[in-house]
Amino acid sequence: MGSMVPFAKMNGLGNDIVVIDMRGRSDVVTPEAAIALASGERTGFDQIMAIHDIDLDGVDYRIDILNRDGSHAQACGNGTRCVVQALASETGRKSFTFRTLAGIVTAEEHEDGLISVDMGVPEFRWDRIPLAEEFFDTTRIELQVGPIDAPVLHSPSVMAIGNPHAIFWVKEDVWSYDLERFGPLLENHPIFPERANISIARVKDGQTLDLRTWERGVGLTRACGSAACAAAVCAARTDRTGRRVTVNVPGGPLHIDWRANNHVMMTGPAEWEFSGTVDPLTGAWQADEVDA
Ligand SMILES: N[C@H](CCC[C@H](N)C(=O)O)C(=O)O
Repeated sequence: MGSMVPFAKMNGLGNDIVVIDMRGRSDVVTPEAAIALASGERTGFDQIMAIHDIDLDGVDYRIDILNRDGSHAQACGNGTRCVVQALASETGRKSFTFRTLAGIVTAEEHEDGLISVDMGVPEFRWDRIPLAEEFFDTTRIELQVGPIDAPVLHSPSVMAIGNPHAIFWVKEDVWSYDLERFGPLLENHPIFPERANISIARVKDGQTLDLRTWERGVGLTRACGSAACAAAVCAARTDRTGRRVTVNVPGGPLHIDWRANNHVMMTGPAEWEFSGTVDPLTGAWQADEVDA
């Protein structure tokens, strides 16, 4: 274990995040390391956010995002808030610009400790989400699970906000649907050539949604920031709500604002749990002494 780097176990509304500091190095966190860390009791995570140096004007860092299964994600809203909190406490700075696979992301910590992330602009075109078949109208596509004449979930709204998302609108309590059973089928459905994050959403009122998400490459999570953005945007796009909504995910509320300039702002908390060092090649790790 000659090559340890610092990490922090954090969470964003219960979305389990491991922030790994890869600055000053040219190697990467391997999928094998991710899978090993994911199976650990204290290091079990939904996403790894690996902070890398970048040589690009106006951009502070590149963030490499890995899911539990070692696959890469384009964006992670909750993880981005964790990265901002970690960097803000290190540097005293309040705002940061990152590059991810989804493009340039800016984020800012407020006086009250909450953090806003500009998640970019939504993508509704079928071939950009992507879907495997042409759908002109992505506000509701043909897709269902359950009995053919009485589907349990059907006609999701689909879009990408970096990541691909499908939002199934439901009438009953979001906890009354067996997302653990339907999630894997829908995540891997052939209509989604790059798989997709699968959510069920219930409109409470014109400013409030309840949401549960089965994340691509992860499974059920307590929060998914990009899914909250996708649900809010799709709700506004289909006149179910206004453009500023509170999205209640299992871990708590996220505030989403689909601004007039088409950018989606997500605001919520981040929480530090413990720190340690990890080998980015193998995932072997140890907690810092103070936590041991
Ligand atoms: N938890 C993340 C999203 C993870 C998406 C990832 N599961 C994928 O698209 O592969 C969030 O807060 O935005």
